[in-house]
Amino acid sequence: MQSITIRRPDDWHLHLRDGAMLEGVIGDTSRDFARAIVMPNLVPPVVTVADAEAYRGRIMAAVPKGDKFQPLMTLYLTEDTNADDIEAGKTSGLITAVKLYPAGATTNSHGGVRDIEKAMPVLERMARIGLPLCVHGEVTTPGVDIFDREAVFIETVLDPLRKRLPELKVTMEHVTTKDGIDYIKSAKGNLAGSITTHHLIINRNAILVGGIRPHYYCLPVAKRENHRLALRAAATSGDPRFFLGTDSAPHIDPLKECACGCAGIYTSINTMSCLAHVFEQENALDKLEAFASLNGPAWYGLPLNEERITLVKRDNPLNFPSKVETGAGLVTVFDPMFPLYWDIAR
Ligand SMILES: NC(=O)N[C@@H](CC(=O)O)C(=O)O
Ligand SMILES: [Zn+2]
Ligand SMILES: [Zn+2]
Repeated sequence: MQSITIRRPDDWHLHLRDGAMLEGVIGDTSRDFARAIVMPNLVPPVVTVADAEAYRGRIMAAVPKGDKFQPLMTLYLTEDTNADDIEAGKTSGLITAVKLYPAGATTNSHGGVRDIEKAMPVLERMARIGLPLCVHGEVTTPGVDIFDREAVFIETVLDPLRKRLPELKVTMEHVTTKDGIDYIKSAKGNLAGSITTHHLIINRNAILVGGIRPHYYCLPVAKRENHRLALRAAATSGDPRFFLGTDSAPHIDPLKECACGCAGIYTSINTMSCLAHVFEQENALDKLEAFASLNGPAWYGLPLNEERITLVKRDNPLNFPSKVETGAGLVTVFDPMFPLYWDIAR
């Protein structure tokens, strides 16, 4: 029987939502992950340290009894964010990162940043105090093709920003292109990237071939096959600049299966099984721990988890539910389109 024991993993990019949805999904993360960077794109967004403190309380209250889970809180950067407030959040240990959503780029991002100039004083403060900036790296310019949004963001927003503020620590979240991977590799320090489970598995055909498949639609949208291969090579390389951020983003089925469906794929429940499968396919099971459990804490300057988990390859495929029930409604689970055999021994 094949098995592998690794330090307990963390998820460096996660959407937990709020209320009944939070209560319905939190257990799928806290079962398998010790910590997660929790995205602030609620309605209304988490913009102040007080908001983050209250949200953290609601998350902790929803964690199933017996699970040990630590949410790492983020703030949603706006053009009005107060530099003293975020500094206080970092000093108290509550805030792990600040999140930049270009306005209109993704779910609940209309309150994001339109003019990066307006955010410069806060970004300068972050560079000074060593608070990382997490970015949804896509431009929203109407003339730019949606498949090119990430590459154009790197060229027109991220690279100029990093040249202006070389001390600012930036996480390029959910990297989806070879351009993103190459940019991170070529950068001299202060830049790392998270990679999702689903972008290692699907290319854009999953969304469009044989009919339109809303449960494979997320942002940044999956790209061509050569990009998926670049992501797989980076994730399985052991390079410390790449780590797991599932971007598990639950939306109830009626909001996915409609004329204008929401972006987001729900992977919390089967991520570790999917990843073990991918890493085995790439002959890189020995690099899974680096990707899921070592590189992220090293980048964020946090201790490694001491607990271990063991993944076991079963003889028969696992039975993950195709949907999870939440008090908010049904949420479809990511279907990797291959059977999953790797199971977390409990
Ligand atoms: N990834 C997604 O497709 N959706 C995320 C937002 C995001 O991470 O961009 C969501 O909040 O639903
Ligand atoms: Zn995003
Ligand atoms: Zn996200």
